Amino acid sequence: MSSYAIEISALQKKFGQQTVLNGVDLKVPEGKIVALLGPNGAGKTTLINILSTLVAPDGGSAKVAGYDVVRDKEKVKLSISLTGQFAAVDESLSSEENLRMMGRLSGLSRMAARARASELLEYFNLTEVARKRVKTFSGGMRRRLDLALSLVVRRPILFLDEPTTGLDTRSRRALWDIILDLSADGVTVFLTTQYLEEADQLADTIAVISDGRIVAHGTPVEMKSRIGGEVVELRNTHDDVIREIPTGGSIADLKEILDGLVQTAGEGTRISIRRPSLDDVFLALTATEKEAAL
Ligand SMILES: Nc1ncnc2c1ncn2[C@@H]1O[C@H](COP(=O)(O)OP(=O)(O)OP(=O)(O)O)[C@@H](O)[C@H]1O
Repeated sequence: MSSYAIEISALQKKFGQQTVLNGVDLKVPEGKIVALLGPNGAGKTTLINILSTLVAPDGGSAKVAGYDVVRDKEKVKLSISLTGQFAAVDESLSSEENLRMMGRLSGLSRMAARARASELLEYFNLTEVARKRVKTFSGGMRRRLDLALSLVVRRPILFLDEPTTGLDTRSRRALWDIILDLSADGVTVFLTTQYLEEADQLADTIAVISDGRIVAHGTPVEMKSRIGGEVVELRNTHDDVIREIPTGGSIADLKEILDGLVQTAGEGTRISIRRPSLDDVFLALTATEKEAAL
């Protein structure tokens, strides 16, 4: 038995003429949280759909919980939870009823289903509206219920596609805590996110997808150190950042930048020097694609 929960090798996917995945390689150890980052349309959802057997790849291979996503589809499905995809919400029922029903359908006893439902309602701050029909829910409440439904039964691997998009700060933090608890219990979490801060806080490793490939994979600290040096930040008189210049970090590098700025920087421009952030790494790694699009 391999110690990787997810093993992706040379994975390919085309939609018509468009190559979306062009040789994706990635390994995720059991019990770890990996965050997949990439520009819009980079293929994040397509990759999750392939790993969860909803979409067939055109080439390469992917194993989830040791099972091949093409040959052992059913075994893969029994090893994973997926947000909002397998969970069909009945709008005419309350969130509590939906959660209990999901528990019963997944093989929990009546009592266990009830206990799990109230635990999840509490987790996602839905207890007060537990008896209201889902039809009347706001977008954020609906999203929290979708997430709760995907967690009724604990499976070894959890896929979350942009789980915190549209959540308020409190719900986002609550979900982070849940994800960290699950990971501490040995659940492997594969999530996509648009929020670099989320990846930084939560993920053991971050994978960046660009031009159909994984262009970098490492811990948040490793990713930040890839960019090396420091960033020179220029602010105008309103304290808005007007330019960020990556440097190698040496005195000679800084002198060269400052010499250039003496000529060009506007009146009142202030400078500071900071460590690179995940944003800088992301922008540097995906720059070619962005520039090509301009
Ligand atoms: N079923 C499909 N048929 C045709 N094209 C598709 C299909 N699914 C996805 N695509 C295309 O594949 C590309 C990647 O889409 P995908 O949704 O995987 O990207 P993403 O990284 O999740 O993007 P976002 O961050 O915007 O959600 C897009 O150009 C999309 O239009």
